[in-house]
Amino acid sequence: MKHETPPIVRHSSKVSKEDRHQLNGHKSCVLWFTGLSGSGKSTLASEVEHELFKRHMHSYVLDGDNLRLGLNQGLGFSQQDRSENVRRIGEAARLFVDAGLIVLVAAISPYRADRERVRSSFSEDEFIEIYVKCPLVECERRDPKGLYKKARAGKIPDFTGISSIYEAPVQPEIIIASDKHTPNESVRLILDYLRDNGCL
Ligand SMILES: Nc1ncnc2c1ncn2[C@@H]1O[C@H](COP(=O)(O)OS(=O)(=O)O)[C@@H](OP(=O)(O)O)[C@H]1O
Ligand SMILES: Nc1ncnc2c1ncn2[C@@H]1O[C@H](COP(=O)(O)OP(=O)(O)O)[C@@H](O)[C@H]1O
Repeated sequence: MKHETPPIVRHSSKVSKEDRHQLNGHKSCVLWFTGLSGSGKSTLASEVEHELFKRHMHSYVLDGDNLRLGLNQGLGFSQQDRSENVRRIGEAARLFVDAGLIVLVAAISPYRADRERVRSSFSEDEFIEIYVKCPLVECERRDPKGLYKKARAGKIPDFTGISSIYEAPVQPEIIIASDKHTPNESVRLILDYLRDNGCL
């Protein structure tokens, strides 16, 4: 017998996103950091979060590495798994934005189509793509977790930049050249963008 898809009806809340913005005193949005491993996504997301916290703003970092220990446990690094990983991170980010937070996502998210799919689930000014641009050679020199060394030795398959592709954003809202700016300068650039665009 063929089973029908169970009917799901969305419940509405008495508290709107706008109510939450008013309570918090700021809008919610997602800052989506994309870039190679070692480019500086986690470092910058964490520094920006700290600056927002000091300004009494409600924010939270969703880090690819950390989510793979829980929500995304069991997903690998094939194209299919990375797409599912990014889809779930996008869904989680959407919930947090709905809850009134400034969400900082730090995930390689190497495929343009996956990032665009996430973007399309937000309204236009809610999704801020930040391309943390850093040459592979510099990421490899930093190699903070020793992963490039292992990937070069053939111990990690499908490693981004080595044996798996990274598609750079075409029109990101912000580009951070992390080989040219110090982390402090990069944080300032991001905060300036948020201020100039009415998010702060
Ligand atoms: N094969 C391969 N390729 C790239 N990265 C790898 C791989 N295997 C493990 N790692 C570690 O996993 C982190 C990337 O996870 P993400 O969830 O951000 O990846 S993705 O968005 O699904 O592509 C990545 O974190 P970052 O270095 O912070 O980017 C690595 O620590
Ligand atoms: N200008 C810079 N901006 C960001 N990170 C930098 C910079 N210079 C050196 N680093 C170092 O590079 C490493 C980046 O690692 P991480 O933030 O984990 O990157 P990702 O999350 O993209 O893998 C950190 O050890 C950081 O201290």
